[in-house]
This record gives sequence, structure tokens and C-alpha cells, in this order.
Amino acid sequence: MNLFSTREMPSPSSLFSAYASMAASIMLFRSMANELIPQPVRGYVLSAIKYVFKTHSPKLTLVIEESSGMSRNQVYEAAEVYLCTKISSNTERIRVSKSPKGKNLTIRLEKGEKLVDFYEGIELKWKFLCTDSKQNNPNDPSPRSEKRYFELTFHMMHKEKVLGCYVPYVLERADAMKDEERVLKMYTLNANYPYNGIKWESINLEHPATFETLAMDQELKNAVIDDLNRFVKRKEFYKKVGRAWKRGYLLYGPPGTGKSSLVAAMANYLKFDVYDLQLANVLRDSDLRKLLLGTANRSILVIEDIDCTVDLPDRRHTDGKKQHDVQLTLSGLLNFIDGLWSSCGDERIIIFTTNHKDRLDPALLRPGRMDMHIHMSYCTYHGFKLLASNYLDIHNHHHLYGEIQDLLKETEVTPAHVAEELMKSEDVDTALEGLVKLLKRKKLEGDECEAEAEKKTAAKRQKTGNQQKKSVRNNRRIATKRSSKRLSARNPNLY
Ligand SMILES: Nc1ncnc2c1ncn2[C@@H]1O[C@H](COP(=O)(O)OP(=O)(O)OP(=O)(O)O)[C@@H](O)[C@H]1O
Ligand SMILES: [Mg+2]
Repeated sequence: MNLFSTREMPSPSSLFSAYASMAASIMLFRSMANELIPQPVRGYVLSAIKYVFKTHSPKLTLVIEESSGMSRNQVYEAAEVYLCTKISSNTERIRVSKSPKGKNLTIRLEKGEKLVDFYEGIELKWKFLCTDSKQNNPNDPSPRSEKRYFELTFHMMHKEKVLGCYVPYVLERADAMKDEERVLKMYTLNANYPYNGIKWESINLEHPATFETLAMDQELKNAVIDDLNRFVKRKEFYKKVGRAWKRGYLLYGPPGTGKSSLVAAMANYLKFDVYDLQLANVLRDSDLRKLLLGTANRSILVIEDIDCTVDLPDRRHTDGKKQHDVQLTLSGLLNFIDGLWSSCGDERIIIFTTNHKDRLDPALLRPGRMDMHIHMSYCTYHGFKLLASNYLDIHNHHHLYGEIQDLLKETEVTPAHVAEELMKSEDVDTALEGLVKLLKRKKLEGDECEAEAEKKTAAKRQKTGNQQKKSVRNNRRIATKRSSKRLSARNPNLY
């Protein structure tokens, strides 16, 4: 795709030598002019010469138009975004807007505005221009009459550097800035399905969870972040080894340990949209395929509570047998995820969550299916300190910390429960005292449960013991009976 058109394109070396010889001639002419030309006309003559010199200066101008053919010009779009960070005190007019769903103000150059950027010592002059195409060509049939473009001017000798490094840098910076500004989307099934056909409906994903706010084992958190970083960087690697560019995560743990929060943290970290696939609501394999094909690249597909959302019949049950009423099969899901879905898109992440890993179908747990199994566990002391600093702004030691640490070792309490307790008061002491009470109560419940369980086990043991004794007694009785029968058979006179 030709993204630029250029003006004045003679070779750099020929222009440079022309420039040098012209500069030398002007110097010579200036010294002669001082002697030969009278003072009043000297300035006029010199400025006329400068004008001629200027029109021949070895500058190159890239013209970056808004569209290239039928599609938008990516360099133009990138320049629009990038240049709003370069607006200086010399800029006189800028355009400001905000869309209803946008997070921040959008700032753009106004037509006719110029600005200067520097890249590795190279001076780059930008200018934003609009021309009325109807004025130039009254027969132009296009309804829009305004043609918008940027001009980027620099010294001809930097042509390679600008095209090879600076323009890619502008594209990259603009991508990063767009990512920062982007409002993430959360897609769910449309409300009128199945009457209206299946499709995704989106709302803004404004879940504030981030890796910083997530209470989880620090090593595990770092491992997840490293894994995500490696994944997004490895486009070429996946291509080289012939694998679809996708990554699967299985998040498991009790309710309230942060599985959904981790999904949101991943989405916020990568700036990926989230597709929340409620399997229980999908009736047929064909609908599932349609949904999966409707997901975009650079997105996260989440299937929550995989153990209980839907009773997916597995391959063994459907093979050769009558199809179930619900026509969605586990094989349909897994085949599609491994096959067509992942090979027709890029940078796909799929996440399954469950409260009961042990109840999952082995087909889901097979090596190679989910790349990383992440255990979200009950609140640890480290997790509690993070929550305390987030919820109560406590950054130093507190006299209740020791007690809380001991209690947390002996209780199973979820981060969700701890967080809820910390939210009950803005006063640090009151909130922490409330948490201590909660933990003590939980410990007591745990102890009681344990005692109850022990009692049950003891009773069971006793019952089994009694049964065993009874059966031993029975066995003995039978054995005695048999032996006396045998004896009486051998010596009938004795009995
Ligand atoms: N690890 C955590 N770190 C920080 N906050 C947490 C964590 N776990 C839970 N929370 C808090 O509890 C709320 C509920 O947690 P979340 O929905 O992520 O749990 P879950 O594991 O997905 O539960 P479920 O299994 O019921 O879906 C979150 O909105 C968050 O405020
Ligand atoms: Mg959840």
C-alpha cells in the first residue's frame, strides 16, 4: 500500500552537491555585492537570491493524506494522535472534542497549524492542511469536499531514517496512546436469543481491577504477568513453530477468591476486550461456532464456572448415540477452540474458571489444552496487607497485624470477605477490629466443624469397629459350627 506521496524526489547526493555549490556562490556573491552594489538596492538583491536559494533547498516533503484508496491511511491516523502530544506554546489553534463514551478529551491540530518535532537530532516540520476538493475539481462526484492531509518536511539527507525509523516510531507511539485511551468492551449474548438469532452485545468494561489491586500470591502474580508479556511478544515464534497464536488459562478456586477480578486485571493490563460466553444459554454447536467466529483479535474469551454452567455431554456420550436435547457438546466447544477459532484469529486468550477443578471433564485438563492452571486461594497475610493498603490506606505496621497474621494462618477466609469487612468503616482501628472479630468467628466455626467432623469420623470408626467385631464373632461361630459338623461326620458316635 502506498501510504505517502512525495514531492521533489531527486537523489540526495545530487541535491546535496547542488546545495553546497550554490551556498559557495552566494558567499562569493555577497562579498562582491558589498563592494559593487550600492547600499539601498543591496538588501533587495540579496533577499531575491535567498528566495531562489530557498526554493532549491534539498528538503523533502511527505504528503500524508487521510485516505489511501478506499481505506483509511494508517499513517495519517497515527499522525493525528501522535501530534497532539507535540502541541507547544507556538500552536495557536487546536480542536478539542469528547465522545460520550470516551474517557478523555480528544485534542487535534486545527487546519493550517504547524509544529516542529525532533527525532534523533533531526528537525521534522509538520503542517496540517485542508483543501476544498470541489474548488479544485468542481466535477468531483464525492460528497465530501474537504481533503485533509499532513505535510512532513525535513532535510533530504534524512530520508532513509525518517521513512525507516521515524514513521514506524510515530505509528507505534500512536498505537500505544490509542490503547491507553481505549475504552474496553465487554461482550455478552444478546438478550433476545434464540428468537432473534445469536450475536454479541457490548457494554463498556469498567472493572477497575488491576494486578496492583489483586491480592494473590506475589510469585504467581509475577508468573502470570510474565506469561502475558511473553505471549503478546511472540507473534513470530508462534508462526515459526506452527501454532495458533492463542493462550489458555484455567482459573480455579473457591468463590470470592478473585477469579473474575483476575480476568478483568488481565483485560486491563493487555487492553483486550472481553467476551463473556455464558455456555448455559447457548443451545447449539452451530450457534457456538457463530459466536466464536464473531470475536475479534486481541481479545479474551471467558467461560465462567465451566463445571456447572452446562452439563456438556462429552464425546463418548454423543458418539453413535442419539443426540441429547441440548445440542451443544463439549467436543464441539473444544474442537472449535483448538481448531478453526484459534487459527482464524490472532492474539486470542481463552480463560475457563471453576470452583471445582476436580469436577472438570478430563478433556479440558489434558496437557496442552490450558497452558496455565492458576489457583486462586484463600486470603494470606500478604494478600490482607495489600487489601489493607488499598482499602484503608495503611502503609505501615498496625498493632493488630500480628494477631491478624496468626488468625489468617488458621482460618479459611476469602479475599472478598476480608475486603467486605475492611469496607465497613473508614476508621482504621474499627475496620481492623471488625476483621479480627470475623476471623475469630471463622476460626471458631472452623474448629467446631473440625470437632464435628472428628466426632463423625470417630463414630464411624466405632461403628466399623463394632461391625468388624461382630463379623469376627460371626465368623468364629460359623467356623466352630463347621468344625463340629466335620468332627461329627468323622466320628458320629461321639455326638
Ligand atoms: N484476590 C482478590 N484481590 C482483591 N479483591 C478481591 C480478590 N478476590 C475477591 N476480591 C473482591 O471480591 C469481589 C468478588 O471477587 P470475584 O468476583 O473476583 O471472585 P470469584 O473468584 O470470581 O468468585 P466466583 O467464584 O463466585 O465467581 C471482587 O469484586 C473484589 O472486590
Ligand atoms: Mg467469578
